[in-house]
Amino acid sequence: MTAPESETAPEVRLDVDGDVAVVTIDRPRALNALSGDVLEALDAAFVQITDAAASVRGVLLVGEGGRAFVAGADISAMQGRGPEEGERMARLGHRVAERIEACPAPVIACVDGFALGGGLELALACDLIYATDASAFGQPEVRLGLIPGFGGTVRLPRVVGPARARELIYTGRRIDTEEAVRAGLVARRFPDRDALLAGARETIALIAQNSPVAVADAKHVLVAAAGRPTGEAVELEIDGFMHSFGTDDMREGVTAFLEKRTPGFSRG
Ligand SMILES: CCCCCCCCCCCCC[C@H](O)CC(=O)SCCNC(=O)CCNC(=O)[C@H](O)C(C)(C)COP(=O)(O)OP(=O)(O)OC[C@H]1O[C@@H](n2cnc3c(N)ncnc32)[C@H](O)[C@@H]1OP(=O)(O)O
Repeated sequence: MTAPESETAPEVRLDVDGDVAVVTIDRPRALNALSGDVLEALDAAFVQITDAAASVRGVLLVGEGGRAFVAGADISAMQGRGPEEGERMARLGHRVAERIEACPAPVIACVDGFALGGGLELALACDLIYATDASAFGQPEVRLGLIPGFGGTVRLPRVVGPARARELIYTGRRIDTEEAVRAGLVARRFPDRDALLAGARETIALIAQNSPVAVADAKHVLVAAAGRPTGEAVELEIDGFMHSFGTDDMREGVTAFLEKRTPGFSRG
């Protein structure tokens, strides 16, 4: 499967390889900056993956070129644009983030290089951020006279805490992978791109051993409950638990354990 092509070579590719979908942003000359076309193609790719949920157990989101995951929204497209266009593109970026969060399969942002501005915000919409040691993260929008516009003021505080999020957004400074791991932004670090992609595939292989229904239910609750008051979040978990408690996968999982055998779960 490939995402709809843009006028030139596809700047976003979608490839499905068994349990794994790989979404590649391929605009290396602009360090994979997010243009409107790239955002539209990302939206379409995640719609396709969600529609094919049964076969896909995990998604890798990668940036081509070896220098950047995504270096932000496309600054060259901002000149001469007014607030109305800014709002339209901001909402497009939020739509892409919501598609990623609505994808029943976990999404791993595989960062090799810069993840800045809208690039970090795209990674924050994913379930996990894995990174090479040669990566850098930041929200430098204030250096352009902007604020984060793809959810950075919402998701970054949840991940690194309000104080560190404020410091990063107000200063616009970059942090390296070591500091990003310490901050809780990066879940696992790798020496190079090959190790990063292999590690991400290993994670998906582990996830693929589990019930796809339960994994999707868990993701739905984790996304819906994020940032909610405890009482509301607890009710969302109870609803999700009740749903999982009534599934064929739950019956199979419990029975398999008691019969001391490996469960044969549904295909989602
Ligand atoms: C959605 C797009 C449509 C726009 C319509 C209206 C705007 C609405 C926006 C919606 C909301 C946006 C939300 C988001 O929060 C906002 C942002 O993301 S703002 C951008 C944040 N990112 C940055 O500020 C990083 C900018 N880049 C750099 O600082 C440096 O490039 C670098 C990453 C430190 C690397 O430096 P170098 O190694 O020196 O490399 P170069 O600078 O020479 O870059 C190589 C090449 O890539 C081009 N490029 C790099 N980043 C961007 C970018 N973000 N946009 C466009 N182009 C970029 C750079 O210009 C070079 O090109 P060349 O000069 O070789 O043609």
